[in-house]
Amino acid sequence: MKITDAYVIVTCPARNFVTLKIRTDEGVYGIGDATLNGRELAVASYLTDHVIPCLIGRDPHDIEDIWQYLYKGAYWRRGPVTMSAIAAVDTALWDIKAKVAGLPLYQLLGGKSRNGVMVYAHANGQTVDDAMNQVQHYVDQGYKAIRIQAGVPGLKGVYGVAKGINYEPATRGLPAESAWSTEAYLDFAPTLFAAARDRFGWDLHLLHDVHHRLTPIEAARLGKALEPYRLFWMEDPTPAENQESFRLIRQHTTTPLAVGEVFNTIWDAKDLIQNQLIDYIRTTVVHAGGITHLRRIANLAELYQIRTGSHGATDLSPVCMGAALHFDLWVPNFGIQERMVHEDVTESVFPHAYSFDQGYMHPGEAPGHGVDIDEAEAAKYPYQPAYLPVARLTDGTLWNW
Ligand SMILES: O=C(O)[C@@H](O)[C@@H](O)[C@H](O)[C@H](O)CO
Ligand SMILES: [Mg+2]
Repeated sequence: MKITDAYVIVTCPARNFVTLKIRTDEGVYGIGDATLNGRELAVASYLTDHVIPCLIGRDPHDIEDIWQYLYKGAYWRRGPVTMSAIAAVDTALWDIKAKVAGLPLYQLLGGKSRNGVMVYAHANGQTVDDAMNQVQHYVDQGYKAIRIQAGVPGLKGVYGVAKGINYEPATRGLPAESAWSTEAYLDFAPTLFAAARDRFGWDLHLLHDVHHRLTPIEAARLGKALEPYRLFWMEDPTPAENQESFRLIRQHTTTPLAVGEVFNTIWDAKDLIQNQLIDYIRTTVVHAGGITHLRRIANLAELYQIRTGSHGATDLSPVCMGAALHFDLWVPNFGIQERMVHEDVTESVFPHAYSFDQGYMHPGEAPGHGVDIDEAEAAKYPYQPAYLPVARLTDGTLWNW
């Protein structure tokens, strides 16, 4: 079997997505997500100009060799652009291999380890009441786990609070700027979860995303303050380039820690995992080198009783969600899967086999990862420049968003 051609499809239904399609001499094709929010065209170019020429003529079944070739052969290793490009190739090749075998991808990984994939929804609101009403909305849909984010009194436009129905952090044009006050946030956040436990009781898993905005000791303080509300996890409490900094959080609180959606290789998480400084690893298919590398990360995490909790925001395409659900159904140390519902227009571009029922998802039984791209639909939505926001402290200091 030979790769005959491959090309990148950039489309913007509701938001930008980058998709790689690899075609073979036996008529079977595979697709992979290559979307990197705010840097989409960098990955599209990396694929088109530097990767695709190296793929033509190769056997698509040689997934590991192609992965090693693209990782080591680049010389300049790691990084979100490189690893998203490699991820897209890897995902497309696993799609091809499973289609040729006539099996859903999870069967090739080792079969199912559970009946369904527990997912968590995003509830948010400008006020506590607005957020609680959204929690109720998702409880009514049968979710067992819900992330809660809310506006911080005195601040405008903080992370995680949607302007419309669905939260989309990237805005058209150049990056928006939002103000941040750690003091206001630390005083407010525990009240949000006190309200949630008061209204919804204790059977519901509650999650929260700090989104990199605290220093380690501030994160330790928040972790302690949230302990009475028994969170499923506190996510991205502090920027994780310095993995050692999590030791300072760990020694002060039993609130479970989740990190890794911005990680792109095992090296970003190795020390966190080996020192058990986290409880969930958030790496996902599209940004961490695809199924092949994500499996390595999960296998290392399993040795230290750390579970997966893959990123699944709507700026990851349905192709990533489909592949992730196959991974989630198989991976022995599964924790939870993030699920934000894509807009209907996005779903029209990416028909898929996966489904949701009462808080759980299933990838479906279609051969491959079960997601396709309707290229005619995709062509209706040309790329629209959009960027993630930046945050500044109230004195103007550029801060972590
Ligand atoms: O946990 C999450 O879903 C967030 O961290 C994301 O919304 C993140 O801000 C976006 O994926 C960035 O593009
Ligand atoms: Mg996050």
